[in-house]
Amino acid sequence: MSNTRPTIVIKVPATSANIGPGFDVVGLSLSLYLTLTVKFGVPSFDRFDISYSGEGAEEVSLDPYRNLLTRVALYVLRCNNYRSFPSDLLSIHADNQIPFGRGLGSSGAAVIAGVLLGNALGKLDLTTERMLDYALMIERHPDNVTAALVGGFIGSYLRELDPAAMVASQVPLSEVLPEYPPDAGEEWGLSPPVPPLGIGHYVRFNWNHSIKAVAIIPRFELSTAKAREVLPMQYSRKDLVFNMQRLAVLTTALGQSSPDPELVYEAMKDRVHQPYRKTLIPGLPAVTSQITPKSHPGLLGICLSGAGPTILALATHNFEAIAQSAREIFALENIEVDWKLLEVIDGSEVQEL
Ligand SMILES: Nc1ncnc2c1ncn2[C@@H]1O[C@H](COP(=O)(O)OP(=O)(O)OP(=O)(O)O)[C@@H](O)[C@H]1O
Ligand SMILES: N[C@@H](CCO)C(=O)O
Repeated sequence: MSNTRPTIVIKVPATSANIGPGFDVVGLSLSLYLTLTVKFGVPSFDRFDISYSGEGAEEVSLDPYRNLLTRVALYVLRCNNYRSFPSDLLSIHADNQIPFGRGLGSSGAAVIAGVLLGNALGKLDLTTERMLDYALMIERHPDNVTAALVGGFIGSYLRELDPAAMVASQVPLSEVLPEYPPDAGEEWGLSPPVPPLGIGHYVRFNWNHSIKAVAIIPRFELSTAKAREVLPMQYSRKDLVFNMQRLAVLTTALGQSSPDPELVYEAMKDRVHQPYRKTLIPGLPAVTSQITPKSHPGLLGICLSGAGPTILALATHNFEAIAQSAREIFALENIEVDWKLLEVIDGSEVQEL
C-alpha cells in the first residue's frame, strides 16, 4: 500500500465584477473554471512540475517563484510557519478556461486557487473568512475574489482597519509575494506580512436562475491595472448618487421571480468607471446603448464585465441575437469578438481523489 497523499483537485470559477454600478462591490461567479490537479509522491528535494493547458498556457511562467498560483500558495504557507512547498509535492496541472485580462476574473481565480492550494498543502484548515483575508492581501478589491471563493451574486466591503492593521494590509505586493527564493543555503528574509483578521465581509443576494450571462469577449487583453489608471480620484455627488440608487435596486431586482427588463436595464447603468474606460474599449458606449430590452426582447441589462474589455449581457432568452448585434457593433471598430453563454454557479470546490 502506498503512503502517498491523495490527489487534490481545486476548481475555481470565473467572475464578472461591478455589474454596472457596483464598482469594486459586487461580483457574479460564472461557469468557466480554473482547475488544478495536485499530485504527491515520494519526498524529494527536486522541484515539482507545473504544467498548464487551455487559456494562457503559452504565456504563463512555470517557475513556482514567478507563477501567480504558486506564489500565492507559498505566501499562505510561509505565513503559517512552512518554509517552502512540501517535499512530497510532485506536480500541479492547471487547466484554465478563463481568458487572461478580459474582465472575467482570471487573476482573482488564480489568487483564490493559490490560497486554496496553500491551505491544502499545509493542511491548515483555514476558514472561508480567513482565506478571504489572504486573498485580499493580494487582490485588493473584494468583488472578484469573494465571488470566486463563495459563489453566486455577492456584495462585499473591506472593513475599516485599525491603524496597525491598516499598515499591514497595505504593504507593497512585492513584499507579500516576493518573486525569488533566497539563494541556496541562505535563509528567507523577513517573514511575510500576515493578513489582519476579518478584512473582507460579504453577503449573497438572491439570483433568479432563469437569468443567464452572455459574455461577449473582444479578442484583445486589457490589464486591470491599466483600466484602473484611467479612473479619476474624485467623483461628483451627482454621479455617486446615480450609482448608489441603481445598485440598491439592482441587488434585489436580479433575484425577483419575474425580473423587470426596464428596471434592470436602467439599474445596470454606471457613471463611476465605464465612461472613463470607453477610451480603452472602442465600441463600449455603442454596445451598451444600442442593445436594449426593446431592440432585443429577453435582454435585462448590459454592462462592462469587470475592468473589461468583455461585455456582460444578462438575459433570459434571445442570447444569440444579443451576441450577434454586439459582434456587429464591435466589427465597426475592427474588433473581433467571441461569445459564451454562461450560468451563475456555486463557488470554489476542493476535492480529494
Ligand atoms: N491561471 C493563472 N495562472 C497564472 N497567472 C494568471 C492566471 N490567471 C491570470 N493570471 C495572471 O493575471 C493576469 C491578468 O490579470 P488582470 O487582473 O489584468 O485581468 P483579469 O483578472 O482577467 O480581469 P478582471 O480583473 O477585470 O476580471 C494575467 O496576465 C496573468 O499574469
Ligand atoms: N472592480 C474591478 C474589477 C476588475 O478586477 C475594476 O473594475 O477595476
